[in-house]
Amino acid sequence: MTDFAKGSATAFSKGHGTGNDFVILADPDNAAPLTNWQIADLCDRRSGIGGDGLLRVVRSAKHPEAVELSSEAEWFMDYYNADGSVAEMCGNGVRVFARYLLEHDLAEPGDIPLATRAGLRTVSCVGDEFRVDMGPARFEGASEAIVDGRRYAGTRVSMGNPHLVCRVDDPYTLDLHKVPAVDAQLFPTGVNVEFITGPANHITMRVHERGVGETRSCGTGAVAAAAVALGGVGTCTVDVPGGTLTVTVSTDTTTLTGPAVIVAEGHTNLV
Ligand SMILES: N[C@@H](CCC[C@H](N)C(=O)O)C(=O)O
Repeated sequence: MTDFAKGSATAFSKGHGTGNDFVILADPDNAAPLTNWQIADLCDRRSGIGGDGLLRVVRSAKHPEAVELSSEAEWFMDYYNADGSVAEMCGNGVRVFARYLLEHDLAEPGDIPLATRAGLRTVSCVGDEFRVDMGPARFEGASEAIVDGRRYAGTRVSMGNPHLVCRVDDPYTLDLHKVPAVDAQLFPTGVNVEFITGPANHITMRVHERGVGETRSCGTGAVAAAAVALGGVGTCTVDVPGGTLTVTVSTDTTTLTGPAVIVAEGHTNLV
């Protein structure tokens, strides 16, 4: 009889924050980096586990992109989009990452400093939710997105990763199956595009994520969108298809608060 060697399979977890979902693989010593193809296979919703992105849990001291932060943060969020491309930061992912660490006894409750490609981010529990200091939202000028031949004026915002926030009458009338057309010279590595409506303190948002497609939520996108809506300091509730996030903009930083859950643990033969 064939011996289906379960012992050789790789342990994974699956988690989400407001419906933005992630495959999580722990590789503390960075012993087995993944190829783009492996990541895309794992994130495939039919033939893989399925996810908008993949979080590798790596010790900062063991990853060349994080070693500089290793005295401040034990863990590095090695984040990839569903198509296998690298991204600098993920606001929903970083909360799910903290939850994973806590559930696996890899971090203590309290402030959890984490290394990301966008720099140090600190996550803490607030009741049932997680709050993360996201750093400042940097406004980078105007641009536009074209959806179905219609032009939407937008504001470019960097949250460590690139965003274009466009105000529209009703985000739910847009067809986001296709990638919104943008100025490729301004966004040489692509962009996450947010479509928002509503007053400054309470907006509705849909998002087309770089390297993924439309997702139910985007944490960095919610902060970029709230910063545009507020136009200064304040607090903004952001309703996304997958739930609700809260963003606070202060003079020197922003915070993002929202849920983060682990929904499954298992083994995969895809790596
Ligand atoms: N879903 C994320 C953002 C993930 C990265 C993004 N697709 C990019 O390529 O920049 C979030 O919650 O922030």
